[in-house]
Amino acid sequence: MSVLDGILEGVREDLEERKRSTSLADLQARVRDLPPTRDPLPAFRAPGVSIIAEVKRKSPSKGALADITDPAALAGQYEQGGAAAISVLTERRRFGGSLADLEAVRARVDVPVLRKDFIVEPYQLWEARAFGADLALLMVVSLEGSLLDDLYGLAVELGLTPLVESHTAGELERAVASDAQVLGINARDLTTLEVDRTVFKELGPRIPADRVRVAESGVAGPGDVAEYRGWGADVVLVGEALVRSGDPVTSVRDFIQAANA
Ligand SMILES: O=C(O)c1ccccc1NCC(=O)[C@H](O)[C@H](O)COP(=O)(O)O
Repeated sequence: MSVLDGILEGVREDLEERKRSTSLADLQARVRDLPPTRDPLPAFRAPGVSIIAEVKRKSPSKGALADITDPAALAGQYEQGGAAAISVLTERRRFGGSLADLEAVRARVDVPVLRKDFIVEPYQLWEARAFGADLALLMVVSLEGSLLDDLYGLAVELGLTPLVESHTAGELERAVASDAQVLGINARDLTTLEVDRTVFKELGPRIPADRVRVAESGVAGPGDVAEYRGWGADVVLVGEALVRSGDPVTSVRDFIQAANA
């Protein structure tokens, strides 16, 4: 079983449990009372590089990363540093996240918020919207057949901006065909956890120029953000380097400045 298969197994078990405690109708009622979502595209399409800064407590590749007791406070610091959006890992078992984190972050910041999770069912998109997400991650590797298009369609219907993520040329072909405006290339192979940033160098240019190109994973410092920018990234998503930095405001600022110098 690959790392990703193991994660998905746990995700599906947790999902069944949440479905037992909160019905789809409950989520839908909650969504009806919400204000519209925030549109990330103007910031993502602005000149220079944008940063999506991630709230990430732990990961399958690195174990414990940071003891984040107040995810909203961290997100506020990211925003202060100039992040264009905040990514919140909501998966519980391997990443230590939750929908409560998502809700708390959304209430604290004014920038759009991404639900970063392993979304495989419509119910999770309703959850994303109900708990405040403006964007939702759709990973091509785990969405076979028409599921990618079905979930993409529902996300758009709910006002969410899908971030459609690929790691291989074949996945990217499907992602581009989905009409998604925001396309991510993850440098991390989720089946082996190996990170190779040059995957973006190779695949990034295959993303049509009118779409937003997001480089994900593997940033250790400002130089890596600058390199992604040089390879054509409009947006860079950073997790570990920010949660470990000790000074998130300055780190986000440095990342933006280095890439836009
Ligand atoms: O981070 C992991 O180890 C991981 C393992 C398996 C599936 C997903 C994983 N991470 C999710 C992400 O894509 C990253 O959190 C995100 O791109 C930021 O990466 P980084 O800056 O390298 O922390």
